[in-house]
Amino acid sequence: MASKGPFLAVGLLIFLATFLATAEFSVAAKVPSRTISTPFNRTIFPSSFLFGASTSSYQYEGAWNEDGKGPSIIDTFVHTHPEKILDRSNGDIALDFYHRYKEDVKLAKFEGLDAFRFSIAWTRILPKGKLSKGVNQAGIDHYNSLINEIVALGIKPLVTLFHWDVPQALEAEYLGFLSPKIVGDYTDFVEICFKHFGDRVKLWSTMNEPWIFTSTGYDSGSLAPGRCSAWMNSNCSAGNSGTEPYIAGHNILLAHAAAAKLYRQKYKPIQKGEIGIILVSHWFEPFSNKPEDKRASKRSLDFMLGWYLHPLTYGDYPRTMKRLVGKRLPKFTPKESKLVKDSFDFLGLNYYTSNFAAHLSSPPNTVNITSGTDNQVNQTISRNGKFIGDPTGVSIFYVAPKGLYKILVYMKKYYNNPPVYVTECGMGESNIDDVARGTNDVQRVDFYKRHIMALHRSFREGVNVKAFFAWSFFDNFEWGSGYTQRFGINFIDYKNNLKRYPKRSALWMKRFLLK
Ligand SMILES: N=C(Cc1ccccc1)N[C@@H]1O[C@H](CO[C@@H]2OC[C@@H](O)[C@H](O)[C@H]2O)[C@@H](O)[C@H](O)[C@H]1O
Repeated sequence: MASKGPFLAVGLLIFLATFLATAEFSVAAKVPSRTISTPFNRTIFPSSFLFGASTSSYQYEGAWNEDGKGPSIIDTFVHTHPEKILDRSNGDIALDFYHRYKEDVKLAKFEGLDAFRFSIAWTRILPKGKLSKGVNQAGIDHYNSLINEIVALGIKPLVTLFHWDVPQALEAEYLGFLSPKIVGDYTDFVEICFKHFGDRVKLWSTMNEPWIFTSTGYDSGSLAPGRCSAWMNSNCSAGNSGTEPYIAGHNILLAHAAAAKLYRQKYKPIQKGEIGIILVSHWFEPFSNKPEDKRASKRSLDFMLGWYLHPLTYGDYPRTMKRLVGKRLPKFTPKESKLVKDSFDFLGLNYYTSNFAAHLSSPPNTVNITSGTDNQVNQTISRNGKFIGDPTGVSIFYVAPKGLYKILVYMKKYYNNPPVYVTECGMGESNIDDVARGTNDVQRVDFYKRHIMALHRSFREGVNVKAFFAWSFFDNFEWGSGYTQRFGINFIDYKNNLKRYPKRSALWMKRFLLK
Protein backbone atom coordinates (compact mmCIF):
# COMPACT_ATOMS: atom_id res chain seq x y z
CA MET A 1 0.00 0.00 0.00
CA ALA A 2 1.97 3.03 -1.26
CA SER A 3 1.39 6.34 0.49
CA LYS A 4 0.23 9.24 -1.64
CA GLY A 5 3.70 10.80 -1.34
CA PRO A 6 3.82 14.09 -3.30
CA PHE A 7 0.13 14.97 -2.97
CA LEU A 8 0.16 14.13 0.68
CA ALA A 9 3.29 16.22 1.25
CA VAL A 10 1.86 19.29 -0.50
CA GLY A 11 -1.44 18.93 1.32
CA LEU A 12 0.39 18.52 4.55
CA LEU A 13 2.56 21.58 4.02
CA ILE A 14 -0.43 23.80 3.18
CA PHE A 15 -2.22 22.50 6.24
CA LEU A 16 0.84 23.03 8.42
CA ALA A 17 1.58 26.49 7.08
CA THR A 18 -1.90 27.66 8.04
CA PHE A 19 -1.68 25.92 11.34
CA LEU A 20 1.76 27.33 12.17
CA ALA A 21 0.64 30.83 11.28
CA THR A 22 -2.23 30.59 13.73
CA ALA A 23 -0.55 28.23 16.19
CA GLU A 24 1.09 31.04 18.16
CA PHE A 25 -2.15 32.97 18.63
CA SER A 26 -4.48 30.00 19.00
CA VAL A 27 -2.21 28.19 21.46
CA ALA A 28 -1.59 31.32 23.48
CA ALA A 29 -5.27 32.23 23.40
CA LYS A 30 -6.55 28.81 24.33
CA VAL A 31 -3.93 27.15 26.53
CA PRO A 32 -3.91 28.34 30.13
CA SER A 33 -0.22 29.09 30.00
CA ARG A 34 1.69 30.25 33.06
CA THR A 35 3.66 33.47 33.12
CA ILE A 36 7.19 32.27 32.52
CA SER A 37 9.95 34.81 33.04
CA THR A 38 12.50 33.14 30.74
CA PRO A 39 11.55 31.91 27.26
CA PHE A 40 10.14 28.42 27.55
CA ASN A 41 11.93 26.47 24.85
CA ARG A 42 14.59 23.80 24.52
CA THR A 43 17.40 26.25 25.37
CA ILE A 44 16.57 25.89 29.06
CA PHE A 45 18.12 22.40 28.71
CA PRO A 46 21.69 21.56 27.67
CA SER A 47 22.20 21.35 23.90
CA SER A 48 22.97 17.62 24.34
CA PHE A 49 19.52 16.97 25.82
CA LEU A 50 17.42 14.81 23.47
CA PHE A 51 13.76 15.41 22.68
CA GLY A 52 12.00 12.63 20.81
CA ALA A 53 8.91 10.55 20.34
CA SER A 54 8.34 6.85 20.94
CA THR A 55 6.71 4.06 18.97
CA SER A 56 6.68 0.26 19.07
CA SER A 57 6.67 -2.54 16.49
CA TYR A 58 3.33 -4.21 17.19
CA GLN A 59 1.43 -0.95 17.72
CA TYR A 60 2.72 0.70 14.52
CA GLU A 61 4.06 -1.61 11.84
CA GLY A 62 1.20 -3.80 10.65
CA ALA A 63 2.47 -6.28 7.99
CA TRP A 64 1.99 -8.84 10.78
CA ASN A 65 2.85 -11.80 8.51
CA GLU A 66 4.71 -10.14 5.66
CA ASP A 67 8.24 -10.66 4.33
CA GLY A 68 8.87 -13.79 6.37
CA LYS A 69 7.84 -12.45 9.78
CA GLY A 70 6.78 -15.21 12.20
CA PRO A 71 3.84 -14.87 14.63
CA SER A 72 4.41 -13.30 18.03
CA ILE A 73 2.34 -14.03 21.14
CA ILE A 74 0.56 -10.73 20.50
CA ASP A 75 -0.53 -11.87 17.03
CA THR A 76 -1.83 -15.10 18.58
CA PHE A 77 -3.47 -13.29 21.50
CA VAL A 78 -5.42 -10.70 19.48
CA HIS A 79 -6.51 -13.30 16.94
CA THR A 80 -7.77 -15.74 19.57
CA HIS A 81 -9.10 -13.18 22.09
CA PRO A 82 -10.68 -10.27 20.17
CA GLU A 83 -13.02 -9.89 23.15
CA LYS A 84 -10.06 -8.65 25.23
CA ILE A 85 -9.61 -5.64 22.94
CA LEU A 86 -12.21 -2.91 23.49
CA ASP A 87 -13.02 -2.42 19.78
CA ARG A 88 -12.09 -6.02 18.87
CA SER A 89 -9.31 -4.62 16.65
CA ASN A 90 -5.70 -5.76 16.19
CA GLY A 91 -2.37 -4.69 14.73
CA ASP A 92 -2.49 -6.76 11.55
CA ILE A 93 -2.33 -3.47 9.61
CA ALA A 94 -2.00 -0.95 12.48
CA LEU A 95 -0.62 2.30 10.99
CA ASP A 96 1.09 0.54 8.08
CA PHE A 97 4.35 2.00 9.39
CA TYR A 98 6.13 -1.01 7.89
CA HIS A 99 5.44 0.46 4.42
CA ARG A 100 5.15 4.19 5.20
CA TYR A 101 8.15 4.75 7.49
CA LYS A 102 10.07 6.85 4.95
CA GLU A 103 7.33 9.50 4.91
CA ASP A 104 6.80 9.19 8.63
CA VAL A 105 10.39 9.82 9.66
CA LYS A 106 10.39 12.86 7.38
CA LEU A 107 7.48 14.19 9.48
CA ALA A 108 9.58 13.58 12.61
CA LYS A 109 12.33 15.68 11.04
CA PHE A 110 9.86 18.42 10.07
CA GLU A 111 8.66 18.52 13.67
CA GLY A 112 12.20 19.01 14.93
CA LEU A 113 12.71 15.74 16.84
CA ASP A 114 16.29 14.93 17.86
CA ALA A 115 15.53 11.24 18.41
CA PHE A 116 13.06 8.58 17.36
CA ARG A 117 12.34 5.50 19.47
CA PHE A 118 11.10 2.31 17.84
CA SER A 119 11.24 -1.40 18.65
CA ILE A 120 12.48 -4.33 16.58
CA ALA A 121 10.05 -7.24 16.20
CA TRP A 122 11.94 -10.36 17.31
CA THR A 123 10.00 -12.50 14.81
CA ARG A 124 10.93 -10.33 11.81
CA ILE A 125 14.55 -11.27 12.53
CA LEU A 126 14.06 -14.81 13.88
CA PRO A 127 10.59 -15.94 12.69
CA LYS A 128 10.69 -19.02 14.93
CA GLY A 129 12.46 -17.21 17.75
CA LYS A 130 15.65 -19.26 17.58
CA LEU A 131 18.87 -18.73 15.66
CA SER A 132 18.95 -22.46 14.85
CA LYS A 133 15.57 -22.15 13.12
CA GLY A 134 16.81 -19.50 10.70
CA VAL A 135 17.43 -15.78 10.27
CA ASN A 136 15.05 -13.76 8.10
CA GLN A 137 17.19 -11.49 5.89
CA ALA A 138 14.13 -9.48 4.81
CA GLY A 139 13.69 -8.48 8.44
CA ILE A 140 17.29 -7.31 8.72
CA ASP A 141 16.89 -5.43 5.43
CA HIS A 142 13.74 -3.69 6.68
CA TYR A 143 15.26 -2.38 9.90
CA ASN A 144 18.48 -1.43 8.11
CA SER A 145 16.39 0.69 5.75
CA LEU A 146 14.41 2.26 8.61
CA ILE A 147 17.59 3.07 10.55
CA ASN A 148 19.23 4.50 7.41
CA GLU A 149 16.23 6.80 6.83
CA ILE A 150 16.35 8.01 10.45
CA VAL A 151 20.10 8.57 10.54
CA ALA A 152 20.16 10.24 7.10
CA LEU A 153 17.81 12.89 8.50
CA GLY A 154 20.18 13.54 11.41
CA ILE A 155 17.85 11.93 13.92
CA LYS A 156 19.17 9.58 16.63
CA PRO A 157 17.47 6.15 16.80
CA LEU A 158 16.73 4.69 20.25
CA VAL A 159 15.97 1.02 19.69
CA THR A 160 13.90 -1.12 22.04
CA LEU A 161 14.75 -4.79 21.61
CA PHE A 162 11.63 -6.15 23.30
CA HIS A 163 8.26 -4.42 23.44
CA TRP A 164 6.29 -7.52 24.51
CA ASP A 165 6.24 -9.41 21.19
CA VAL A 166 7.66 -12.79 22.26
CA PRO A 167 7.96 -15.30 19.37
CA GLN A 168 4.95 -17.63 19.46
CA ALA A 169 7.27 -20.58 18.72
CA LEU A 170 9.10 -20.00 22.02
CA GLU A 171 5.85 -19.67 23.94
CA ALA A 172 4.77 -22.99 22.43
CA GLU A 173 8.10 -24.70 23.12
CA TYR A 174 8.82 -23.59 26.67
CA LEU A 175 6.29 -20.90 27.71
CA GLY A 176 8.52 -17.99 26.77
CA PHE A 177 9.65 -15.85 29.73
CA LEU A 178 8.44 -18.45 32.20
CA SER A 179 11.52 -20.47 31.24
CA PRO A 180 15.19 -19.52 31.76
CA LYS A 181 15.74 -21.03 28.30
CA ILE A 182 14.61 -17.72 26.85
CA VAL A 183 17.83 -16.05 28.05
CA GLY A 184 19.86 -17.88 25.37
CA ASP A 185 17.39 -17.32 22.54
CA TYR A 186 16.93 -13.65 23.47
CA THR A 187 20.69 -13.14 23.59
CA ASP A 188 21.05 -14.70 20.13
CA PHE A 189 18.36 -12.31 18.83
CA VAL A 190 19.89 -9.17 20.28
CA GLU A 191 23.36 -10.13 19.01
CA ILE A 192 22.01 -10.13 15.46
CA CYS A 193 20.71 -6.59 16.11
CA PHE A 194 23.97 -5.36 17.64
CA LYS A 195 25.94 -6.85 14.75
CA HIS A 196 23.77 -5.52 11.91
CA PHE A 197 22.57 -2.18 13.33
CA GLY A 198 25.10 -1.23 16.01
CA ASP A 199 27.23 0.87 13.69
CA ARG A 200 24.34 3.42 13.50
CA VAL A 201 22.31 2.65 16.65
CA LYS A 202 24.00 4.05 19.76
CA LEU A 203 21.07 3.88 22.18
CA TRP A 204 19.73 0.41 23.00
CA SER A 205 17.00 -0.58 25.44
CA THR A 206 16.76 -4.31 26.11
CA MET A 207 13.19 -4.28 27.37
CA ASN A 208 10.09 -2.09 27.58
CA GLU A 209 8.18 -2.02 30.87
CA PRO A 210 8.68 -5.48 32.38
CA TRP A 211 6.13 -4.46 35.04
CA ILE A 212 3.32 -4.04 32.53
CA PHE A 213 4.30 -7.15 30.58
CA THR A 214 4.27 -9.31 33.73
CA SER A 215 1.17 -7.78 35.33
CA THR A 216 -1.01 -7.83 32.19
CA GLY A 217 0.46 -11.02 30.69
CA TYR A 218 0.67 -13.20 33.80
CA ASP A 219 -1.45 -11.65 36.58
CA SER A 220 -4.63 -10.18 35.05
CA GLY A 221 -4.24 -12.04 31.75
CA SER A 222 -5.55 -8.94 29.94
CA LEU A 223 -2.66 -8.91 27.41
CA ALA A 224 -0.39 -11.53 25.79
CA PRO A 225 0.35 -14.27 26.65
CA GLY A 226 -2.95 -13.95 28.57
CA ARG A 227 -2.11 -16.17 31.54
CA CYS A 228 -3.75 -15.88 34.95
CA SER A 229 -5.29 -17.92 37.75
CA ALA A 230 -8.63 -19.57 36.97
CA TRP A 231 -10.34 -17.63 39.80
CA MET A 232 -9.50 -14.37 37.93
CA ASN A 233 -12.35 -15.33 35.52
CA SER A 234 -10.42 -13.62 32.76
CA ASN A 235 -10.83 -16.47 30.28
CA CYS A 236 -7.19 -17.56 30.71
CA SER A 237 -6.32 -21.08 29.56
CA ALA A 238 -3.66 -21.47 32.26
CA GLY A 239 -1.52 -19.55 34.71
CA ASN A 240 -0.96 -18.56 38.30
CA SER A 241 -1.41 -14.87 39.14
CA GLY A 242 0.50 -15.28 42.39
CA THR A 243 3.68 -16.83 41.04
CA GLU A 244 4.09 -16.41 37.27
CA PRO A 245 4.46 -12.59 37.23
CA TYR A 246 7.52 -13.00 39.47
CA ILE A 247 8.98 -15.89 37.46
CA ALA A 248 8.60 -13.98 34.18
CA GLY A 249 10.00 -10.81 35.77
CA HIS A 250 13.03 -12.71 37.07
CA ASN A 251 13.80 -14.19 33.65
CA ILE A 252 13.36 -10.76 32.04
CA LEU A 253 16.05 -9.40 34.36
CA LEU A 254 18.37 -12.33 33.55
CA ALA A 255 17.79 -11.92 29.81
CA HIS A 256 18.38 -8.16 30.08
CA ALA A 257 21.61 -8.72 32.02
CA ALA A 258 22.90 -11.29 29.52
CA ALA A 259 22.21 -8.90 26.65
CA ALA A 260 23.91 -6.01 28.46
CA LYS A 261 26.95 -8.16 29.23
CA LEU A 262 27.22 -9.25 25.60
CA TYR A 263 26.92 -5.69 24.32
CA ARG A 264 29.40 -4.26 26.81
CA GLN A 265 32.00 -6.99 26.26
CA LYS A 266 31.77 -7.56 22.51
CA TYR A 267 30.16 -4.55 20.81
CA LYS A 268 30.39 -1.43 22.99
CA PRO A 269 34.23 -1.18 22.78
CA ILE A 270 33.95 -0.77 19.02
CA GLN A 271 30.47 0.74 18.54
CA LYS A 272 30.64 3.12 21.54
CA GLY A 273 26.91 2.99 22.23
CA GLU A 274 24.90 2.77 25.46
CA ILE A 275 22.58 0.04 26.66
CA GLY A 276 19.77 0.35 29.17
CA ILE A 277 16.34 -0.90 30.13
CA ILE A 278 13.00 0.94 30.16
CA LEU A 279 10.85 0.75 33.30
CA VAL A 280 7.46 2.22 34.03
CA SER A 281 6.25 3.63 37.30
CA HIS A 282 3.60 5.90 38.71
CA TRP A 283 4.42 8.28 41.54
CA PHE A 284 2.58 7.37 44.74
CA GLU A 285 1.50 10.14 47.12
CA PRO A 286 0.75 9.01 50.71
CA PHE A 287 -3.03 9.11 51.22
CA SER A 288 -2.45 10.81 54.58
CA ASN A 289 0.42 11.89 56.81
CA LYS A 290 -0.02 8.72 58.85
CA PRO A 291 3.26 6.75 59.00
CA GLU A 292 1.50 3.66 57.61
CA ASP A 293 0.42 5.58 54.51
CA LYS A 294 3.91 6.98 54.03
CA ARG A 295 5.17 3.40 54.22
CA ALA A 296 2.44 2.37 51.77
CA SER A 297 3.74 4.96 49.30
CA LYS A 298 7.25 3.55 49.56
CA ARG A 299 5.94 -0.04 49.22
CA SER A 300 4.03 0.96 46.08
CA LEU A 301 7.24 2.31 44.56
CA ASP A 302 9.08 -0.84 45.62
CA PHE A 303 6.53 -3.09 43.91
CA MET A 304 6.33 -1.07 40.68
CA LEU A 305 9.73 0.57 40.17
CA GLY A 306 11.92 -1.24 42.73
CA TRP A 307 10.85 -4.71 41.53
CA TYR A 308 13.30 -4.15 38.67
CA LEU A 309 15.37 -1.14 39.66
CA HIS A 310 16.45 -2.62 43.02
CA PRO A 311 18.05 -5.72 41.42
CA LEU A 312 19.54 -3.55 38.68
CA THR A 313 21.10 -1.25 41.29
CA TYR A 314 21.72 -3.46 44.34
CA GLY A 315 21.54 -7.02 42.94
CA ASP A 316 18.42 -8.09 44.86
CA TYR A 317 14.70 -7.45 45.22
CA PRO A 318 13.46 -4.80 47.67
CA ARG A 319 13.15 -5.98 51.28
CA THR A 320 9.42 -5.24 51.27
CA MET A 321 8.91 -7.58 48.30
CA LYS A 322 10.95 -10.36 49.90
CA ARG A 323 8.94 -9.98 53.10
CA LEU A 324 5.48 -9.81 51.54
CA VAL A 325 5.87 -12.17 48.57
CA GLY A 326 7.98 -14.73 50.46
CA LYS A 327 8.62 -18.05 48.73
CA ARG A 328 6.77 -16.94 45.60
CA LEU A 329 9.57 -14.50 44.81
CA PRO A 330 12.49 -16.12 42.92
CA LYS A 331 15.94 -15.80 44.49
CA PHE A 332 19.02 -14.51 42.70
CA THR A 333 22.02 -16.83 42.88
CA PRO A 334 25.24 -14.95 43.69
CA LYS A 335 26.21 -15.25 40.02
CA GLU A 336 22.84 -13.89 38.84
CA SER A 337 22.98 -11.04 41.34
CA LYS A 338 26.41 -10.01 40.06
CA LEU A 339 25.22 -10.20 36.45
CA VAL A 340 22.12 -8.04 37.05
CA LYS A 341 23.64 -5.43 39.37
CA ASP A 342 24.80 -2.30 37.47
CA SER A 343 23.85 -3.90 34.13
CA PHE A 344 22.80 -0.61 32.50
CA ASP A 345 24.41 2.55 31.13
CA PHE A 346 21.12 4.47 31.32
CA LEU A 347 17.66 3.91 32.68
CA GLY A 348 14.54 4.56 30.63
CA LEU A 349 11.56 5.79 32.66
CA ASN A 350 8.01 5.76 31.32
CA TYR A 351 5.77 8.08 33.36
CA TYR A 352 2.03 8.61 32.90
CA THR A 353 0.38 9.48 36.17
CA SER A 354 0.35 9.40 39.98
CA ASN A 355 -1.83 7.63 42.53
CA PHE A 356 -2.56 8.00 46.24
CA ALA A 357 -1.31 5.13 48.41
CA ALA A 358 -3.08 4.01 51.59
CA HIS A 359 -2.01 1.13 53.83
CA LEU A 360 -4.31 -1.89 53.68
CA SER A 361 -4.47 -3.24 57.22
CA SER A 362 -6.24 -6.44 56.19
CA PRO A 363 -3.73 -8.92 54.71
CA PRO A 364 -4.42 -9.97 51.12
CA ASN A 365 -6.51 -13.00 50.26
CA THR A 366 -4.44 -16.11 50.94
CA VAL A 367 -6.56 -18.33 48.73
CA ASN A 368 -7.00 -16.28 45.55
CA ILE A 369 -3.45 -14.92 45.41
CA THR A 370 -2.43 -12.23 42.91
CA SER A 371 0.80 -10.26 42.63
CA GLY A 372 -1.39 -7.18 42.36
CA THR A 373 -2.30 -7.23 46.06
CA ASP A 374 1.00 -8.36 47.54
CA ASN A 375 1.98 -4.75 48.24
CA GLN A 376 -0.89 -4.37 50.75
CA VAL A 377 -1.69 -0.92 49.42
CA ASN A 378 -4.92 0.64 48.27
CA GLN A 379 -3.93 2.79 45.28
CA THR A 380 -6.50 5.40 44.27
CA ILE A 381 -6.81 8.34 41.87
CA SER A 382 -8.66 10.52 44.33
CA ARG A 383 -8.51 11.50 47.99
CA ASN A 384 -11.48 12.83 49.92
CA GLY A 385 -13.34 13.44 46.68
CA LYS A 386 -10.47 15.30 44.97
CA PHE A 387 -8.70 13.75 41.97
CA ILE A 388 -4.89 13.65 41.94
CA GLY A 389 -4.93 15.76 38.78
CA ASP A 390 -6.97 16.84 35.78
CA PRO A 391 -8.85 13.94 34.18
CA THR A 392 -7.90 12.76 30.69
CA GLY A 393 -9.64 10.57 28.14
CA VAL A 394 -8.08 7.55 29.84
CA SER A 395 -9.82 6.55 33.03
CA ILE A 396 -6.66 5.43 34.84
CA PHE A 397 -4.52 8.46 33.96
CA TYR A 398 -4.79 11.89 35.55
CA VAL A 399 -2.47 14.79 34.73
CA ALA A 400 0.12 14.86 37.54
CA PRO A 401 3.34 16.54 36.40
CA LYS A 402 4.60 16.94 39.95
CA GLY A 403 4.75 13.15 40.11
CA LEU A 404 7.30 13.12 37.29
CA TYR A 405 9.46 15.55 39.26
CA LYS A 406 9.06 13.53 42.46
CA ILE A 407 9.86 10.15 40.96
CA LEU A 408 12.96 11.51 39.24
CA VAL A 409 14.17 13.02 42.53
CA TYR A 410 13.31 9.71 44.25
CA MET A 411 15.48 7.80 41.78
CA LYS A 412 18.32 10.27 42.35
CA LYS A 413 18.06 9.80 46.11
CA TYR A 414 17.53 6.04 46.37
CA TYR A 415 19.11 4.67 43.19
CA ASN A 416 22.41 6.56 42.87
CA ASN A 417 21.18 9.23 40.44
CA PRO A 418 21.44 7.07 37.29
CA PRO A 419 21.45 8.64 33.81
CA VAL A 420 17.70 8.74 33.05
CA TYR A 421 15.96 9.02 29.69
CA VAL A 422 12.25 9.73 30.07
CA THR A 423 11.30 7.36 27.27
CA GLU A 424 7.51 7.72 27.42
CA CYS A 425 5.27 10.47 28.78
CA GLY A 426 1.90 11.36 27.36
CA MET A 427 -1.87 11.47 27.68
CA GLY A 428 -4.74 9.91 25.79
CA GLU A 429 -8.12 10.99 24.54
CA SER A 430 -10.94 8.57 23.87
CA ASN A 431 -13.44 8.09 21.09
CA ILE A 432 -12.37 10.93 18.82
CA ASP A 433 -12.68 10.21 15.11
CA ASP A 434 -12.96 13.69 13.66
CA VAL A 435 -9.71 15.15 12.23
CA ALA A 436 -10.47 18.75 13.22
CA ARG A 437 -11.31 17.80 16.79
CA GLY A 438 -8.53 15.26 17.06
CA THR A 439 -5.81 17.66 15.87
CA ASN A 440 -6.97 20.45 18.19
CA ASP A 441 -5.39 18.77 21.23
CA VAL A 442 -5.16 21.80 23.47
CA GLN A 443 -4.98 19.73 26.68
CA ARG A 444 -2.01 17.76 25.34
CA VAL A 445 -0.08 21.00 24.70
CA ASP A 446 -0.69 21.97 28.33
CA PHE A 447 0.24 18.42 29.41
CA TYR A 448 3.62 18.59 27.71
CA LYS A 449 4.34 22.13 28.88
CA ARG A 450 3.71 21.15 32.48
CA HIS A 451 5.65 17.87 32.33
CA ILE A 452 8.65 19.48 30.64
CA MET A 453 8.60 22.18 33.33
CA ALA A 454 8.57 19.43 35.99
CA LEU A 455 11.41 17.69 34.17
CA HIS A 456 13.38 20.93 34.12
CA ARG A 457 12.82 21.41 37.86
CA SER A 458 14.31 17.95 38.51
CA PHE A 459 17.22 18.78 36.21
CA ARG A 460 17.87 22.02 38.13
CA GLU A 461 17.98 19.93 41.33
CA GLY A 462 20.71 17.68 39.97
CA VAL A 463 18.75 14.77 38.52
CA ASN A 464 20.82 13.19 35.77
CA VAL A 465 18.07 13.37 33.16
CA LYS A 466 19.22 13.28 29.53
CA ALA A 467 16.13 13.00 27.32
CA PHE A 468 12.38 13.29 27.01
CA PHE A 469 10.31 11.20 24.58
CA ALA A 470 6.61 11.74 24.01
CA TRP A 471 4.29 8.76 23.92
CA SER A 472 3.49 8.69 21.17
CA PHE A 473 4.53 9.95 17.73
CA PHE A 474 1.24 8.80 16.22
CA ASP A 475 -2.10 7.63 17.53
CA ASN A 476 -1.74 3.86 17.46
CA PHE A 477 -3.01 0.44 18.61
CA GLU A 478 -3.35 1.02 22.34
CA TRP A 479 -3.35 -2.58 23.51
CA GLY A 480 -6.57 -3.45 25.36
CA SER A 481 -8.12 -0.17 24.23
CA GLY A 482 -7.46 -0.86 20.57
CA TYR A 483 -7.78 2.31 18.45
CA THR A 484 -10.31 3.95 20.78
CA GLN A 485 -7.58 5.85 22.63
CA ARG A 486 -5.31 8.40 20.98
CA PHE A 487 -1.89 9.26 22.53
CA GLY A 488 -0.22 10.69 19.45
CA ILE A 489 1.16 14.15 18.83
CA ASN A 490 0.17 13.35 15.25
CA PHE A 491 -3.33 12.21 14.29
CA ILE A 492 -4.14 9.09 12.30
CA ASP A 493 -7.35 9.14 10.29
CA TYR A 494 -8.40 5.49 10.58
CA LYS A 495 -11.38 6.19 8.33
CA ASN A 496 -9.33 7.60 5.48
CA ASN A 497 -6.39 5.41 4.51
CA LEU A 498 -4.52 6.04 7.79
CA LYS A 499 -3.77 9.58 6.67
CA ARG A 500 -1.36 11.42 9.00
CA TYR A 501 -2.05 14.93 10.38
CA PRO A 502 0.11 16.89 12.85
CA LYS A 503 -1.81 17.88 15.95
CA ARG A 504 -1.53 21.19 17.73
CA SER A 505 0.84 19.47 20.18
CA ALA A 506 3.24 18.48 17.38
CA LEU A 507 3.34 22.07 16.17
CA TRP A 508 3.86 23.31 19.71
CA MET A 509 6.72 20.79 20.06
CA LYS A 510 8.20 22.00 16.77
CA ARG A 511 8.27 25.57 18.05
CA PHE A 512 9.59 24.48 21.45
CA LEU A 513 12.42 22.58 19.71
CA LEU A 514 13.52 25.36 17.37
CA LYS A 515 17.27 25.75 17.82
N1 LIG B 1 0.74 0.24 29.01
C1 LIG B 1 1.37 1.22 29.36
C2 LIG B 1 0.62 2.30 30.09
C3 LIG B 1 0.39 1.87 31.50
C4 LIG B 1 1.38 2.19 32.42
C5 LIG B 1 1.16 1.83 33.74
C6 LIG B 1 -0.02 1.19 34.13
C7 LIG B 1 -1.00 0.89 33.19
C8 LIG B 1 -0.79 1.22 31.85
N2 LIG B 1 2.65 1.40 29.12
C9 LIG B 1 3.11 2.23 28.00
O1 LIG B 1 2.06 3.14 27.76
C10 LIG B 1 1.50 3.34 26.45
C11 LIG B 1 0.07 3.79 26.67
O2 LIG B 1 -0.63 2.67 27.16
C12 LIG B 1 -2.04 2.84 27.23
O3 LIG B 1 -2.34 3.26 28.55
C13 LIG B 1 -3.75 3.36 28.84
C14 LIG B 1 -4.44 2.03 28.56
O4 LIG B 1 -5.85 2.18 28.75
C15 LIG B 1 -4.17 1.59 27.14
O5 LIG B 1 -4.78 0.33 26.90
C16 LIG B 1 -2.66 1.49 26.95
O6 LIG B 1 -2.35 1.10 25.62
C17 LIG B 1 1.56 2.06 25.64
O7 LIG B 1 0.98 2.27 24.38
C18 LIG B 1 3.01 1.67 25.50
O8 LIG B 1 3.18 0.56 24.61
C19 LIG B 1 3.52 1.26 26.88
O9 LIG B 1 4.96 1.22 26.83
